[in-house]
Amino acid sequence: MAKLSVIPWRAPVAAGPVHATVQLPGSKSVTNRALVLAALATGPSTLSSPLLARDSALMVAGLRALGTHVSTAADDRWVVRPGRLHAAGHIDVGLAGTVMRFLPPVAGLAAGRVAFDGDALARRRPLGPLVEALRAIGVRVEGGPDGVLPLTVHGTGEVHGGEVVIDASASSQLVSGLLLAGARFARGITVRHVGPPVPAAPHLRMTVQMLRSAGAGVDDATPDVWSVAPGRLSGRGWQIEPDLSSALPFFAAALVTGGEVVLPGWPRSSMQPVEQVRELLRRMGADVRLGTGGLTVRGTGRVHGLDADLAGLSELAPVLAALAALADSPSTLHGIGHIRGHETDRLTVLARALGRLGTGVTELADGLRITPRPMRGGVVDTDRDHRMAHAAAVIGLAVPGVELSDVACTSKTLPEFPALWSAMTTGNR
Ligand SMILES: O=C(O)C1=C[C@@H](OP(=O)(O)O)[C@@H](O)[C@H](O)C1
Ligand SMILES: C=C(OP(=O)(O)O)C(=O)O
Repeated sequence: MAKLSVIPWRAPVAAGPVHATVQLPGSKSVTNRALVLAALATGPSTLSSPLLARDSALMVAGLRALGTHVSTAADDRWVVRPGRLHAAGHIDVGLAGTVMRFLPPVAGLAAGRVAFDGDALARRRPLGPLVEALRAIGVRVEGGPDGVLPLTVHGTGEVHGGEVVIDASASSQLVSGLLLAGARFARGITVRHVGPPVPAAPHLRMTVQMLRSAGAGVDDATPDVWSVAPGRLSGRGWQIEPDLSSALPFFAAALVTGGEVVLPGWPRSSMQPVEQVRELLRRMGADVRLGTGGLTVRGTGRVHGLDADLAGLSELAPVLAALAALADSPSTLHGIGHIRGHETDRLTVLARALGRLGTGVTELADGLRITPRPMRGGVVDTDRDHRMAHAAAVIGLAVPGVELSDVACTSKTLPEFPALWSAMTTGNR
């Protein structure tokens, strides 16, 4: 496992309203789905404007280990040539939920043995329902006794498939992983969820939409049941749209400072939950417009608190919590108990960090109640979580003396974060 560097960082304070156009890299979720679908297709595919970050690099390395040829020679256009799937050795999932949940089903389709492991923190992320589902459809999986990494998949080159019943309340990725590989299973796959609600519905819609774009027959008409028919997936060109979750801290900067941030290259029809994000930002006091120039967010410098169920938008919770701490009224963010199983226990780590900086915070079983109070500087322990780093940077715009224990963790999805953030705050764009 590669040793990851730690880089402490002092968050810049905004001297005035920020005015920035921010060119963001491709969506992690779209890039990693496109890579998996391309590897399982019958012909070559291209990815235009893919994400260049740790999570996508790990997905590329994992697919190569399974026999796929991926050329990343040109940063803005990757070429994927599917090969006969065969497994050899080890796949490092890092801390990437998409890699740890999307690749074990693909490994079942590869002849041979492959061991999966990742960062120490990845060993705490839920995987058990996926392991049980794979076993139920005939894949031999060793390990994962407590429902976590490490584990070994013994693929035979084919997977029987069929119907599985799982509790996917811990992560939507448990369902997405099975569906993405499902068209290649002899009987396809039907996933039936039983349990508390599955989070991140927009990510499940993205999975279904991208499978259909690759030619798969998908039935998602019944709530909590998804079926993918057995069949061939086509190679195709994937245009990767900018990452909405990486955009959020920049949009938050417009709100906090009363400035304007433009994200160019935003498609009219997006696979990410733009409408829901627009609505949340509007409730917090922003003006959000989608036009030919891109997605533009304007703020007044006043942020309003809100009561919001974030189950569908859970990866946005850290930055929204930071905004809530700077708001003019209290907030309750709920529906996000499962983010305790994200890169870190985000509810506990957020409560601890915001509390240390002076905010009134109550940790709920499924969220946070935040009562804004005057804040002071201090060190925020990011606990290796990229979105904790984003959240601390947002607070640092308004509160002098905020230091991040580590900013290198942003390389998971946005290695350019420190440079883009500094350029935004100094007006060097
Ligand atoms: O499928 C995906 O690309 C993702 C699904 C969500 O996971 P959970 O359902 O585990 O929250 C989201 O939080 C994650 O950042 C990306
Ligand atoms: C939860 C996240 O990531 P992952 O894809 O590793 O689950 C995230 O990016 O906020």
